[in-house]
This record gives sequence, C-alpha cells and structure tokens, in this order.
Amino acid sequence: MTHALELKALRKNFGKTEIIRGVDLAVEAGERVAIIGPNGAGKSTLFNLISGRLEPTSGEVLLHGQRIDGKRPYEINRLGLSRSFQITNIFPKLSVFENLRCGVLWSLGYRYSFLRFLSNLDDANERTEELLHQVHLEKKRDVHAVNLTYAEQRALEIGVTIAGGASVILLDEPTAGMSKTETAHFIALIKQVTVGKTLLTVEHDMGVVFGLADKIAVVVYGEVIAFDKPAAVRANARVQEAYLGSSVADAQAGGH
Ligand SMILES: Nc1ncnc2c1ncn2[C@@H]1O[C@H](COP(=O)(O)OP(=O)(O)OP(=O)(O)O)[C@@H](O)[C@H]1O
Repeated sequence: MTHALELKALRKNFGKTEIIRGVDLAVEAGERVAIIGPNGAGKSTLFNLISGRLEPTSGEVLLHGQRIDGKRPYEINRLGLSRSFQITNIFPKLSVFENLRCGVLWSLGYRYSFLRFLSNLDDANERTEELLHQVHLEKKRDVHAVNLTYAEQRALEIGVTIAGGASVILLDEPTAGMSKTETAHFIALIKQVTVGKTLLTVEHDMGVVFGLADKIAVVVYGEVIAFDKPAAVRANARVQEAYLGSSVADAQAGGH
C-alpha cells in the first residue's frame, strides 16, 4: 500500500550532533497526525525535513510513494504538500480575498501555460470564493490582512495553505496564542478544511492534540517512540515514562 507520507530511516545531523536519529513513520491518506514531544526533541526539524527546508543526512521522505527528500520546498509543494508558515505567508496590505487568490493563482500558474492561466482567472475567482467560505471569512473579504484579529489571520493562513489543493497539509502549532474558545472553533475549522486530506501538526497543547488527531507520533530525543491512536498513546508506558505522564493524564481528566 502506498502511504500519503512515509519517512524511512530518516537522520539529520547538525555538525556532529545527531538531531533526528532514525525516524520511520508511515501516514495513511486521510489521517490526521499530531507530532508531540518535549522541547528540543526534533519536531520542527522533522517538519523542515518533510517540507524540504532541510535536507536529510540520510534516509528517505516519500510523498504518495515518490521520493521528495532533497527537493526544493516549492517542488514539494507542487507535488501536493503544503506547509503553513504562520502569519509570515500572509500579505498584510492585501485584502483577505486577494491573499487567498494569490494562493490559488500561484497554484494555477505552475500547472498551466500562461494563456491557459489567463483563461482560468474565472476559475481562480470561483475557487477563491469557495475558500473564503471554507475559512469563514466572507464578512472580512475586503479587509486588509493586517487589520484582522489574530485568530482571523490564522484562519486566513490556513486558507492560503490549502488554496493550491494540496493533499498533504503541515500545520505548525495552528492554535498557538489563541484563547480557549478560539481554539475550539479553530479545531473545528481545521477538521472541516482537511476532510479527505492528510494532516500533520506539530502541537504542544494536549487539548488540541486529543481534539484533532487520529494518531499521535511521540518524538523524544530525535526518535519516534510511539505512533498510535490517542488512547493507545495515553496508555503507553514508554510514553508516560519518557515524557507525557502528567500532560496526557491532565488532558484526559479535563475531557480534552
Ligand atoms: N539549524 C540548526 N543548527 C543546529 N542545531 C539545530 C538547528 N535546528 C535545530 N537545532 C537543534 O536541534 C534540536 C531539535 O530542535 P527542534 O527545533 O527540531 O526541536 P522541537 O522539538 O521542535 O522543539 P520545540 O518544541 O522547542 O520547538 C535542538 O537541540 C536545536 O537546538
């Protein structure tokens, strides 16, 4: 079976320090996976290796069975993997609509010749309207991104991330900095917009992890020590011992 995303014996050294120490992970199409682990465990480095920001020292990254390690981030994006870069990928002085349309046009631009690209502008506008609706920003359509609330900016960022129709989405701490209510709405939004897609998040908030993830990958000291459904990860003695104990128990007790 071909997985949506697969990491094989992945390693990354910075100088003489081994940061990712042989990671194997196979994510099925349509799964939502949260990557958790203590500070400095290597979660961001893994994301950087998957999205092409960093090249692995050894090992493989496969997207729908195709090797992508060593490719440039934009090439990986074109192959169907899109990563949010938090608010930095939003143009502050463009409106919400224009921001979303940029994402759509960019994806059309590479798929079609220039003439075809022009003839597809109507399609792009239609797709942008659809995105506006998906991220619940219709009422903010003409507002400059800089004037949105923080939570709205994060919603816009998700819209831009999914604009190109990528099938694998990487989100880095999508609810960081949000209030509890905003977080709850945002988890619902992420679930809606990623239906049928494969989602990977790096996440610290256990409430978000248990609310969002079908599976959890626990990274400790550059290795995946558990990859399983939330209930199984909660019960995993190695995870409890290595890292999570109290956080998982708290999240469970709190009903998150
Ligand atoms: N470019 C780099 N050069 C050298 N060391 C690095 C580099 N990037 C990350 N590291 C080191 O690799 C280790 C893992 O960092 P990483 O940011 O991947 O961890 P993390 O699990 O995402 O942590 P956090 O939860 O705090 O964001 C850390 O010790 C960090 O200092």
